[in-house]
Amino acid sequence: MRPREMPHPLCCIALDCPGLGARSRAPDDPPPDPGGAEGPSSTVAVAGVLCKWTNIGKGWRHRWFSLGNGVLSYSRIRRRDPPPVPEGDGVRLIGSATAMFAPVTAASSSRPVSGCGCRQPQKPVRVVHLKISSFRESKTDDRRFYIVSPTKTLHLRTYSSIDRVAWIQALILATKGISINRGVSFMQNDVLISTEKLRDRMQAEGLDDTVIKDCEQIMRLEFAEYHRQLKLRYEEHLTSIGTFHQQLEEVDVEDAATSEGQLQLPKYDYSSSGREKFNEYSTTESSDDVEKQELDELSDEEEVSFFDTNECFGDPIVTCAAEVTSSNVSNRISGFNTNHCDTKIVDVELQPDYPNMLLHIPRRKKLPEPIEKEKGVSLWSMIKDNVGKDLTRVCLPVYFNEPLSSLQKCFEDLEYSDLLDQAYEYGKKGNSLMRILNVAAFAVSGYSSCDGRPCKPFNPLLGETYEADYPEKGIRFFAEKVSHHPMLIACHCEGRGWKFWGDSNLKSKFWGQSIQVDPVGVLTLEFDDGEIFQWSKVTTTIYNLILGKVYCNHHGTMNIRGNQQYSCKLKFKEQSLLDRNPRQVQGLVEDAKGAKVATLVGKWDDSMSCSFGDEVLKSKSSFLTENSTLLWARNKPPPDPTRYNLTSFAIMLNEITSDLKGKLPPTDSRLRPDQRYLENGEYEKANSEKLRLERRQRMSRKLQENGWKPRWFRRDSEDGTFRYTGGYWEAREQMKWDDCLDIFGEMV
Ligand SMILES: CC(C)CCC[C@@H](C)[C@H]1CC[C@H]2[C@@H]3CC=C4C[C@@H](O)CC[C@]4(C)[C@H]3CC[C@]12C
Repeated sequence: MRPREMPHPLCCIALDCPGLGARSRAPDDPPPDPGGAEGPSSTVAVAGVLCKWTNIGKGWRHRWFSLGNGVLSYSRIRRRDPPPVPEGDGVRLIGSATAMFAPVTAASSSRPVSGCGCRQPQKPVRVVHLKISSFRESKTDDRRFYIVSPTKTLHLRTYSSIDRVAWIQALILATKGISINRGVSFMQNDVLISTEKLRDRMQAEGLDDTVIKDCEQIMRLEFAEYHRQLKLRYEEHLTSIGTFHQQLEEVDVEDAATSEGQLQLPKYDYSSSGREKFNEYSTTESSDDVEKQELDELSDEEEVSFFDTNECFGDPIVTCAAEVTSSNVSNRISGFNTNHCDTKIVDVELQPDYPNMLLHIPRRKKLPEPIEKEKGVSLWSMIKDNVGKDLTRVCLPVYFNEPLSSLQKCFEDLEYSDLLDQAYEYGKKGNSLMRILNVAAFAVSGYSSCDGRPCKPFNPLLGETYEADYPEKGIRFFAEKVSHHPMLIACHCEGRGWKFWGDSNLKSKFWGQSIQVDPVGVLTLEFDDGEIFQWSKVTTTIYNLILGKVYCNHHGTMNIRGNQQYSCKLKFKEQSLLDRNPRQVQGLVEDAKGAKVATLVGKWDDSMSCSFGDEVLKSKSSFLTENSTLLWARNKPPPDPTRYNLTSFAIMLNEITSDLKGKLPPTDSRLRPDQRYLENGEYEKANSEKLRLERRQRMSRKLQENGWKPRWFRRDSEDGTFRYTGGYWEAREQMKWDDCLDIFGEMV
């Protein structure tokens, strides 16, 4: 399927939905198990007739339901056609009424039918993916129950209360089957161990048969215990990362509690408590409320969208955004934590003597107190009605934003710019190895600010700019949104002895519950002595996007290519369920001949260390040794954490400091009204301004088509990247902004 360009409302991301319709595999889905962990025979296969509420006009109607492979499908019943029965060795038919319709001779309650082949399902067959559904019994009618999927609630009735129990059990089993079978085949109880070799050996020793049997039994018990432990770990892990089912419950509760106008900030559960259940099944108070409220709404004609979220976001896309830089100098060294007490700190005498270091601009340490009471809204409640539709048309309210634009977020990558200052100094003193190691640590450090940030940055308007002048860090950063379709941000930063620039285009794939972002574009770092390093960012996956606590992980290989002696390969580990050491980054520095000269190890949200010489050969590169050298450690979190979980550095970025007042161009992100309102906690105003600016933004494509050109960047004719054309800081000196459009003002 060819990617379609489309802006993504969740940020400036365009979505590339791979292979939808063909039910392509999500990245967090395990690969298909050829051995059949998900094959028909490994899942519960159940079928039968149930009454389904259609609408007031038609009331309850018989439908043929079949359950297999974690999917419940149903279709109308025509007596002349036999109903579809799931494929499998043993299909269990539930319900006395089933006998009237079933293709087999007698189908008494819960009677197994063996060897049923799968007939062509009748059309239309609707499908409910149980992994994203929950089940409830009616409290007032012992034959009724509900299947609540993200798109609809199915109201069902069995012929007897016993049948209801059978159906609910089957549904729960099917759901658990999915959770446990998916990709982790060792979780199945059919794992066998053979004691044959042990027995042969003991027999060869002439041991007594009872002793042999005892030994075999001991071995089996030990293995069972091992298996149990493994399963526990796996479940713990699932528990901690949260599952759809638990989250659905949370959302249901939230939905019930959130009536219009009573909005609250998105609630992300930061604790792992209460996540023990894999699927939810309840007889809550709300069940019958749901019933009353929804019975009237449901109509068979309407029920067109029983999709898994994976399938909902139709066409693939491409989008863009950019990334880069930032600063914050001092507590790098003081901020390392006790995990690293064995490690040495790189010598820090290398502080160059810059006059600007004495310049001190007072910067804020916290965000302003919100004017209005915090508001909140569950993302799910915003988009649930749009599942199955084009999510890109859904405009999210401001509650899901943090008060920073993507341009400002780019600057966050430069929080640890002092690593580049050190790299410069090392190189100047002839230590090229320490130079590349510091560059590598810098490339990783930029990711640390993503940790625990649940909100999306504002998508800048075409022509929006952001400047950051940090004389105390010796850096000046500037960024501009240079294209809207595709979304592109270009940036340029100058520091003590180095320049850093790049543009980036985010290619995204939406998988329903997660988004995978692949930044396309090259970042370049050039030292004043001519040494150049280039790299590209790795893939970022944002999980629990729709339900639960949003978090990201970065994975893939980053190649830092140098034009001189060394180059470095950094591997950002893929997240896996049983991983005890997530977020790990491992690296290797090679010289021009390919010899390994140093290794790096650490975590993108914490610190990076390196080892040299013998240590490189000794260590398996994933462990710190006593001779490791600490290169970078993340700064401490702010004393007053913000609602958006911003770092101390990020807190400063949207401030209009005294030296900036009246000097900024009308395009600067700090002047964007909705973002300012959000920062001040004026949510209603923020929302209406956001809507106004989004309307305005829709004209950008036209603007671009009509030959709009970025003001401060031009595409390099050689490599196609956007390069700063210069002149911004000079214009700022004179406050010469005549040719800058009033992009945040009213349209004329
Ligand atoms: C509102 C809810 C639903 C979604 C919140 C999504 C947030 C967490 C997402 C939206 C856009 C994302 C950013 C998009 C692009 C990049 C560039 C990449 O190189 C590092 C990660 C980074 C910086 C992402 C971090 C996570 C991010 C900020």
